[in-house]
Amino acid sequence: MILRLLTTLNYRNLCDQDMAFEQGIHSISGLNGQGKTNVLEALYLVLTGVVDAGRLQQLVRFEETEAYVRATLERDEGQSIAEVGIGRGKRLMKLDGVRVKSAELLRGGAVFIAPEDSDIVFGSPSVRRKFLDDLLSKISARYAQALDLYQKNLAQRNAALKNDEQWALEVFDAKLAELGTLVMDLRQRAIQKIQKYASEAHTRIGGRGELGVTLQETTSIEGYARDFLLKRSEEFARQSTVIGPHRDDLVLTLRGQPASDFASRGEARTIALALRYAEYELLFERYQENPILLIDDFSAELDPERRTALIELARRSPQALITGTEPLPHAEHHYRMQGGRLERVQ
Ligand SMILES: Nc1ncnc2c1ncn2[C@@H]1O[C@H](COP(=O)(O)OP(=O)(O)OP(=O)(O)O)[C@@H](O)[C@H]1O
Repeated sequence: MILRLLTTLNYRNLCDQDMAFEQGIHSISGLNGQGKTNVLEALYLVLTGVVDAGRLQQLVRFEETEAYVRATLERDEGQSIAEVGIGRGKRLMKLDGVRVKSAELLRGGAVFIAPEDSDIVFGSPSVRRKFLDDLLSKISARYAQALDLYQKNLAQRNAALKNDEQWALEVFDAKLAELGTLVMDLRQRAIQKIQKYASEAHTRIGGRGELGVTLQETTSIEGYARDFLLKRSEEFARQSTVIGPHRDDLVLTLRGQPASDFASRGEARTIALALRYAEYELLFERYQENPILLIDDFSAELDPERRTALIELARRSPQALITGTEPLPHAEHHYRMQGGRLERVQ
């Protein structure tokens, strides 16, 4: 998939404009606060529909009420147009003129890489679970549905624990164990591929030492029902469900040690890049279409050796948009962002 044209209206600080792109690596450079991230974010939104619901209205330019983004894409089967309209905290998505729900979007359309990805390494288990859940929800509608139902059932079970409704637990236990088992099973299958792709990419970006990616689970598929019974009194005391995929962690190790405790900032960024590359490969495997690669603030925390390796890896994708305060050497196309206007540099 290749992005040919990106059009925005009233989107954050971006000037209303048509931005043309080609194959290859695009360098988008500019001073701080000019709108570089906003371009990548607008494209990611129109392709994948992914945005925190609470942040939607922030995307509309100050003093306006509605915003609009359109991407004109070249795909194997011909031209495709993805559109998103935002207003009153809601969004309306269209693909080739037809209104679509988020499950029908180009979920494998783009991979977004940002310096904040280091939070996957240093942040709480919930950040790592989010990485895993977002990725698996993109590649499996079954996973997205099971996770959604699991979370709804979990909230009901926690309410029953809080209200001391012992009688309700048996119903919730069975349902939660069934959904939790499905989520765990799909995670276990995906983790092997993530480990393989991430450790390969880690070596290629110049990461030193073996990267380990495993799941730390609070129960097992076989022992789920038994563990619910064993934890009964603890759960009533805490008034919440203490076992299940909502408490599991994605454990990252570097040279056999927990990366969250021992990795340097640069090493953490390299690990996060490797995980994003695993995401890229899994999306490609699932949709048989190359995602567009969006790399924000390219040079953050990377030494020159790793930057060169990252560029080499970016060439895996037919199209990459990469931002930074300085122009990126070796990029095929150069753009400058100033005051929300993107201009091509010859
Ligand atoms: N809804 C909005 N309306 C108008 N301007 C906005 C809106 N939301 C954010 N902005 C502004 O957009 C500007 C550009 O932000 P962006 O994050 O894209 O900059 P950047 O070029 O990536 O900068 P940096 O190099 O610092 O990361 C910021 O000054 C921000 O205040």
